[in-house]
Amino acid sequence: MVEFKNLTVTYNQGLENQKVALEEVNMKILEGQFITIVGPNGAGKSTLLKVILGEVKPTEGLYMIDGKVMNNMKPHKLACFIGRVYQDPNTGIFPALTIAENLIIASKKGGRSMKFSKVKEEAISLLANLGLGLETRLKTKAGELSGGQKQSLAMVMAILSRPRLLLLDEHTAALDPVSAQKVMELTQRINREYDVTIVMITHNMEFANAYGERLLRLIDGRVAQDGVRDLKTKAVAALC
Ligand SMILES: Nc1ncnc2c1ncn2[C@@H]1O[C@H](COP(=O)(O)OP(=O)(O)OP(=O)(O)O)[C@@H](O)[C@H]1O
Repeated sequence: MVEFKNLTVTYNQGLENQKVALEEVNMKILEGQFITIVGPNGAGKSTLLKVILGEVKPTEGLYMIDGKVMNNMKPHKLACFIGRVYQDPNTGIFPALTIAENLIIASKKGGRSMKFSKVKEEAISLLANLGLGLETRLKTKAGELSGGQKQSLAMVMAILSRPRLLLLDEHTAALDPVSAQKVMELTQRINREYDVTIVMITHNMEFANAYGERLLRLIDGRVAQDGVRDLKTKAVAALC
């Protein structure tokens, strides 16, 4: 689906404060994969997600989707097939609106124009199936939910528009350990049961070792490890 060929991103190119954030990254994100990205601060993890979102343009190399070059594609054109959830539980939701209103807004993303009754039906069945207990609280203001519930709602909102790709940038980092664990279980279910391809950045090595079928380690903008996981032994076998 997504492919990078010799992708290099240099911020402030030609200036004194020039910084190479990604250097000759080659990888393919396959349909349905759950990829975990790890690496120290400044390794280039968020930059990689920003390239996928079209927010940062490659300086060299290619960013492709389904074989088509996306190097200069505008973010709003890419947004229709990408969902995202970030670290702060308040950025993925509209806290002043009810859960129902949040879901309606989310369902319109990607140009979908569903009727209110249809949105409600689909969202309720999605929420009920995920077992979060939010389906009975549709009139509750999203801002009144706990951090873990807000992130869970943000994830449901992100998949309601049926994105092909879900980008998660440290989406459990602001949560307590119990909520973080629940959100990780939800993440796995979304990948497996709703067949959404997931790219997740985490600094939590426990989660990095337990979740995702592929582990990508970035160091200084380069791919230091790219391996597929044996789901039984959790061992990661090198792809490159
Ligand atoms: N807009 C920018 N302008 C200049 N340099 C930037 C910009 N954004 C990121 N950088 C630099 O690029 C490098 C990679 O940053 P990036 O945010 O991608 O790393 P990261 O792996 O996500 O780090 P962290 O784990 O701390 O979030 C860092 O050295 C950072 O300072």
